[in-house]
Amino acid sequence: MSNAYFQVPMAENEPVQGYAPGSEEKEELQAAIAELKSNPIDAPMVIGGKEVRTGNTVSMHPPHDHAYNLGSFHMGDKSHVEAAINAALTAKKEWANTPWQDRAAIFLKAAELLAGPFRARMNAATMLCQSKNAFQAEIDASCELIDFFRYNVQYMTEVYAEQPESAPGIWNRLEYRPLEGFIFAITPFNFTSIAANLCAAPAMMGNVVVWKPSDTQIYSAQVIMDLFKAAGLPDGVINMVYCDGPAAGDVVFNHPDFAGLHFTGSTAVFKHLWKTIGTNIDKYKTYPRIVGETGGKDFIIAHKSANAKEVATGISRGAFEFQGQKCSAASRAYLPSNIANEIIEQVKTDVNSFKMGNPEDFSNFINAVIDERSFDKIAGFIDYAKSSDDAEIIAGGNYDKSKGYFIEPTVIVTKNVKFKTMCEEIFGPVMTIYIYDADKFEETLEILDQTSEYALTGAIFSTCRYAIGTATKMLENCAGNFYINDKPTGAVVGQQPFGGARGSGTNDKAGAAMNLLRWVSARTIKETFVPATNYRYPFLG
Ligand SMILES: NC(=O)c1ccc[n+]([C@@H]2O[C@H](COP(=O)([O-])OP(=O)(O)OC[C@H]3O[C@@H](n4cnc5c(N)ncnc54)[C@H](O)[C@@H]3O)[C@@H](O)[C@H]2O)c1
Ligand SMILES: N[C@@H](CCC=O)C(=O)O
Repeated sequence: MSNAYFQVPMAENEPVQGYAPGSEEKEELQAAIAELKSNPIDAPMVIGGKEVRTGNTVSMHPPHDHAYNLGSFHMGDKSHVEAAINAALTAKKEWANTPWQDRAAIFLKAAELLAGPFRARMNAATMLCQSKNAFQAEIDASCELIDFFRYNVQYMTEVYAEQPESAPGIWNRLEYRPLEGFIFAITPFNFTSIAANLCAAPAMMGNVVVWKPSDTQIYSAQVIMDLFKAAGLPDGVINMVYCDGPAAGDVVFNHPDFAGLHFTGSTAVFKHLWKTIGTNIDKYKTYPRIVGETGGKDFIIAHKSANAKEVATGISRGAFEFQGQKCSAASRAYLPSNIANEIIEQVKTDVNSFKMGNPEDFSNFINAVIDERSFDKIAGFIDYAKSSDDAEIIAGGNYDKSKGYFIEPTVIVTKNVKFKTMCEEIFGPVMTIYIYDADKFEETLEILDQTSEYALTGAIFSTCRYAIGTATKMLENCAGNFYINDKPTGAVVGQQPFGGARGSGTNDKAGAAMNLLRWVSARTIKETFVPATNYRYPFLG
């Protein structure tokens, strides 16, 4: 036990490495890819620190080369979810009583390991598993995750420092204990950092976790578990199971010790889980915390005063980086008639210059989408546009899954402001543009506000301060992350806390103190130094 107030190192964003030709980091990354490819893995679940293999194996393949075998994972069932809950509850007593500075040290160590010896392997696994190019892997699997660890440690101390006032003669205190029970983390395929953070944030606050990653992210999830172990996270604090989602849910959501859900994924799945928890509410010891970040239909609107080149670049990067598989990816744009053609011509030039292919070739800007299900769904949207009189495809529009799940970045121009692809989340490299009468800016903002169930990210491009002010006010419910003269993607931990409202989630802002607050239960303690010895009020005499 230490009698001191510790100050944690001031968090700073991890610098993004460039991977330029001939750079040391590029050579390390290529060596890590080669090393991973020469050693197909046999991925176990991790329950109570033990590797669990069932023999029921599922093979894993890079999305850009589905004939290539990366290894396989061992599929579990309900019994493994039960075992993971038991392991978590067993680990809980000691972990919940571990001093905060020891918990902080583990996650700060994880950050340093990832910035150093784990970096190339984590990026390489993310490139092979999720078909990210080197830059996209670097900003996700390394930088964003390092930032999550470092900033959350700092935010944790800020949460604990928040204390009430005390009147003379008494001392009021707030203590922030972990939730009573275990946390269930359900994570998406698209960000390695999000998967790790959904487990790490509650664990940092003293909770124990059962983690179910997406099947298509298991290859990089293995490296996350190795990182936690190397950082010294005790066995049982985070338990990773591979199990069919509904089967896992059936065990977890019927368990009396279920204390919280930390979810990122689609809106439909989250709503289903919320309903299940609501139905089972009488079964739990405590009201479960429900935190979910979900889908988006993210927009760019340009005002007639905007700079066309800036808007075009916002579209090209905002819509197509990582094949549009970011919850924040721009997928609808409202362009004013006076500069629409100029913007569209620039976007077409950009898109036609994109190189698409295997991320191991560092000159490829576009890679594959995650799996066949996703490929077919995105192709369905493109086919719908092809067959519609309301829409014209002006760039891309082709797709091919013979070797990998490749979809050309596709730009649709529609005459129907409520066209299907202006309203529904596609989660792929498809951008739909609507050209509005440049003098109907406010009317268009109103339509934009009413077009989608989501409110995740959005951007206004304008050189007119009044137009920026109008859009910022009129669109205040449309986006949890709003950008002025920038693409609506690429939020950085510590700089743009991330999360959306409406159908996009509970807006608890990943990588912020307000998210950490969801994983603690506060107890107020009042201590009176000299207790009263007489019940009478003064006026009673
Ligand atoms: N708002 C954000 O911060 C954010 C970030 C990343 C991704 N997303 C969203 O995630 C989605 C893409 O990710 P995805 O395809 O992995 O999402 P998904 O909803 O298909 O899957 C997410 C997770 O839920 C699990 N799951 C599915 N059905 C389940 C059930 N009935 N019970 C329990 N678990 C179940 C999946 O196996 C996976 O682990 C998009 O909608 C995207 O917008 C949002
Ligand atoms: N930090 C990311 C979150 C993306 C979610 O899929 C971004 O803003 O691009």
